[in-house]
Amino acid sequence: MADPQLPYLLIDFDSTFTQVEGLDELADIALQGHPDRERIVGEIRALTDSGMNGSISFSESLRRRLGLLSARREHLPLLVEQLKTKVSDSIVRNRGFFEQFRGRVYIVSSGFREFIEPVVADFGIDADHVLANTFTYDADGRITGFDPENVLSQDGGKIEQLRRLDLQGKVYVMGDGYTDYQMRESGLADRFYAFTENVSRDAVVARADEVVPTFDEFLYQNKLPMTLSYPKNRIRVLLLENPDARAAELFRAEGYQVESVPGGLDEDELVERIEGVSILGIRSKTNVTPRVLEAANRLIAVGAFCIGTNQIDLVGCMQKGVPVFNAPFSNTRSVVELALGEIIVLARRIPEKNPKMHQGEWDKSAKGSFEIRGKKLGIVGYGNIGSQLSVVAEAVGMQVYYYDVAEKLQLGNAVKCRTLQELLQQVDVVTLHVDGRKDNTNLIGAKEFALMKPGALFLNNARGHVVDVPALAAALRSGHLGGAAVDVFPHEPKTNQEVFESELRGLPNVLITPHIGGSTAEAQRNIAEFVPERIMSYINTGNTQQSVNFPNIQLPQQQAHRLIHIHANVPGVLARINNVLANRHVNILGQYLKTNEHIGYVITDIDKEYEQEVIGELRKVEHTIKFRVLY
Ligand SMILES: NC(=O)C1=CN([C@@H]2O[C@H](COP(=O)(O)OP(=O)(O)OC[C@H]3O[C@@H](n4cnc5c(N)ncnc54)[C@H](O)[C@@H]3O)[C@@H](O)[C@H]2O)C=CC1
Ligand SMILES: O=C(O)CCC(=O)C(=O)O
Repeated sequence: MADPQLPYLLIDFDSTFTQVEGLDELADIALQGHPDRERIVGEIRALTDSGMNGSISFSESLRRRLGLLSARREHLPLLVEQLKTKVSDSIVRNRGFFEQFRGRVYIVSSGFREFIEPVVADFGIDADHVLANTFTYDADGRITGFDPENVLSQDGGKIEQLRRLDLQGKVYVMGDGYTDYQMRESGLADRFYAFTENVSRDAVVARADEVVPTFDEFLYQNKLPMTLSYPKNRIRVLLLENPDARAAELFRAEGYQVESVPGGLDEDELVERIEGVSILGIRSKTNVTPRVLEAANRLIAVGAFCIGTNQIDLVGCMQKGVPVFNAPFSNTRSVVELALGEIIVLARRIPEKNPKMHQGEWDKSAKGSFEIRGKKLGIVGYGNIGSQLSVVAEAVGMQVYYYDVAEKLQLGNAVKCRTLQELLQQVDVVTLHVDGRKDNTNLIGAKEFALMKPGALFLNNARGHVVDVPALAAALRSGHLGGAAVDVFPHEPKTNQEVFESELRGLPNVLITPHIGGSTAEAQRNIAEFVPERIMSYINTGNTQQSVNFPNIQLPQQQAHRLIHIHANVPGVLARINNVLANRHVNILGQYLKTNEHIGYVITDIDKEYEQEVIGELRKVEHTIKFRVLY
């Protein structure tokens, strides 16, 4: 039964119902093997476009295209098969809508009935709701043109067709072409929706009542039943600090709107930009502070396109129901390789020799240079990076010592130190691979440098605030340390245009790099795939696996409707959710709950049959932070 609330909906076929233009595709099939195929198909496409954006009359465009086509009756079944695979994604997704509202939907097209009818029949649309042209053929089955009696073959044909339909009630038109808009212009239709999923024409978009990038958006705006809980085109992604282009590509392919800012943003700038943003993507420079979170009115998830997440108020995100995802191992190897390279480079005093050579100074000497073979490497922080460096360093003959605040599996012949002091006192090279937690601020200062052996080398590829930089500069200037490599700094420029200031500039045997430990093609590509995949999986299924601040739930395939409920972790919330469901006789197919000290995350899969009121009642459950439904 048609819903009386639904206006009549007239949908264009070519480039709206399907992703492509039927006649262009037909030309492609008919001209297989023709030496001039590409040129002719190109000409046909150009004529289609001119007709669609209104720059030549529709009838002229049609006549000239058919003249170029050389198609035959037997090409049509092939065309139909092809078009069935090219129905617009959001139309396919909402097949149920067409089946439910078939009586209110008309396909009004200047294309041809011969290929439209079988394609839309799969969506429950009957032949008498298809209004389109028909071909004419010669005795050999060659397509010679179109039936000139059909109003749709004439200029203004869609308007006349709509008049003849004489529909009583509201009429909405959705299409990509000028002739679709003309039905609205004539006053016979109440609204025109420019459909831009496949093609966006400026002249058409400019005149539309609404621009809908997908059919989901049309359904959402009109409060009609839809397959997705929320149109993906409404999900706005803000990417800062230049993650690999693959990230934007993946988000766009999912249908999200993506905006990129090449550098980092400071707090004020981010507060201004965050409104309306659903997914925020950052790297190490952008701080997601309580003020930023307060301004974030639509935030669904944060992606850290890096390992460290100390720049993000993780608890604040959690309390707002926002999971944070990072890429915990995508750049691990890159940092390890950099650290190993730095140890060798410092041990050979290359930071001093290289600039001299560039100035024409030949300083051949072995003074202060040594092999790393047999030397003692002290790794502070034996996590993913530290432990992988341990393996690689042993492979080149170093003796590894490590210190970690947590109990860690000892790899190879590495020697565990019970205290930081014990490690610092005995090794030739100290390398930091701790995380950036606040407590690690100034973990290494004057006292720790003094404990290190004279001539020891020091590396910081972890976080800038972990080291007291003036104390490091003093230890280098005094000659107590033999050299240092530093990739991370307490104050880093937000963009490549800002000047880098540090006490370490100009010191001998000091290698300073602009936070590039993870900046390799491999790492950046891996990160740009890993983080969007995690975020999209969360949005599409509720899966929080590998989130750094949310209870991790890896979910089975969704069985029916899925209710996703994030609440403050206080007693009784699950019971209240289940009370609502029980009172409304909703059948639970599966339920998954995990909590941490701040929040509870409960996923409930329920039968498709339930009253809409259930959703309203669940939203009102006390202590709810966020609630959404996945269909
Ligand atoms: N320079 C760069 O471009 C990059 C820097 N990083 C930094 O490297 C850090 C480490 O990365 P992963 O190894 O993947 O992290 P991880 O979390 O696997 O390892 C960190 C280890 O440090 C230990 N730790 C923390 N505080 C400590 C302390 N005070 N003393 C001793 N051990 C301590 C932890 O228990 C943990 O085992 C990241 O958090 C990030 O800050 C990561 C990637 C690139
Ligand atoms: O590449 C970046 O911007 C940050 C790398 C980093 O420090 C990390 O992954 O934690």
